[in-house]
Amino acid sequence: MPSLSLHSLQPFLPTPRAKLAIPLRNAVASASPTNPTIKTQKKKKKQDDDYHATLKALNSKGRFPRKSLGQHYMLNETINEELVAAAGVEEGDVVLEIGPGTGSLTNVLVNAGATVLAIEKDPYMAAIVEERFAGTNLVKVLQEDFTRCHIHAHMSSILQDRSNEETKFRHAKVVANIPFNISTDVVKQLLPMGDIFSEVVLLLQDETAQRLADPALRSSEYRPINIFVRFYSDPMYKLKVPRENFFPQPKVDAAVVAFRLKQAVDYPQVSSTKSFFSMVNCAFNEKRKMLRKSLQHFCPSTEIEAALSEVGFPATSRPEELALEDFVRLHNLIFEV
Ligand SMILES: C[S@@+](CC[C@H](N)C(=O)[O-])C[C@H]1O[C@@H](n2cnc3c(N)ncnc32)[C@H](O)[C@@H]1O
Repeated sequence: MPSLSLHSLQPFLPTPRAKLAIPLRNAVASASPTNPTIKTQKKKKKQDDDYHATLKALNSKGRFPRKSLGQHYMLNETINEELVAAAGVEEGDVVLEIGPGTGSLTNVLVNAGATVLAIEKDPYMAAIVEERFAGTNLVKVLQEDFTRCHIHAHMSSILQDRSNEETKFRHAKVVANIPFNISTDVVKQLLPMGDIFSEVVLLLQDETAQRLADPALRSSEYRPINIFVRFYSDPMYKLKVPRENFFPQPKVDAAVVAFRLKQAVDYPQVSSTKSFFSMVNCAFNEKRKMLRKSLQHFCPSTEIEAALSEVGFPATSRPEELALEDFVRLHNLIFEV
């Protein structure tokens, strides 16, 4: 395979002083009032290092980024720092990273004092990141497909070992720049894990991020996944990340979303989450249909109309008109909780 030279890549790459739409908060914050220039220069140097480190790591193995694995590498350390800050990572935290790539985000996590479990599907990238952190016992790399691995079991055993050492159980966090094509899988798998994770911070496609964090009722974007996200977490859109910050450049912008996971006691009260989500999915199956029709195989339409009226909705309501709380009440009336 031909090698990927820095020179050959140069025309496709943004300049190291990446075109940020977000303010360089960290650079400004770290500048000292007495000598702001030196600190800012230091930060710029760090950014350049990260930019070159990413390219050097790819080049060293003659690797071309693989589209099928969503390999768009982060070139801007400030954004990695924003991800880590959004999760409030601090000394002693255990962090799950999905898709470490060359390890640029991993490095920021380790610098923040975290122990990292990194799951990487691409064996070449897993080797690169393993090699990069070989000198520390703070990073464990598993070469696996995240969508197929038993993450709850892996994390529980790590957390159990640690809570033996420390007296108090501390939740782990997730911080990751994930491939866009597994976003829904990742969200569905992680958000119900409030027993082991407190924060899930993801770099997602901007459109997905907006849809998950700020869904508008009565819009075509409003779907069962929005009910799911609100059931298990409090999501927050943090910042937009323009496409120029990645190599290779994707066709779309990205954004950071922080999901604060709820504990089981804080989930909306439903008799069975299985029947709740099956009702929600059924309601959206044929979105244009009125609920009294789409939910008919759960109970007669007259009962659905009566339940809707009790929740404060007309008999002709459609699923996109109901928020999470409304679906919960409707479910509990239909299933007589
Ligand atoms: C968008 S890149 C991010 C790389 C790195 N974190 C960064 O910020 O530069 C996504 C990474 O996820 C890896 N990946 C793709 N699909 C995966 C999967 N199903 N499970 C685990 N890792 C995966 C890719 O090989 C790639 O390294």
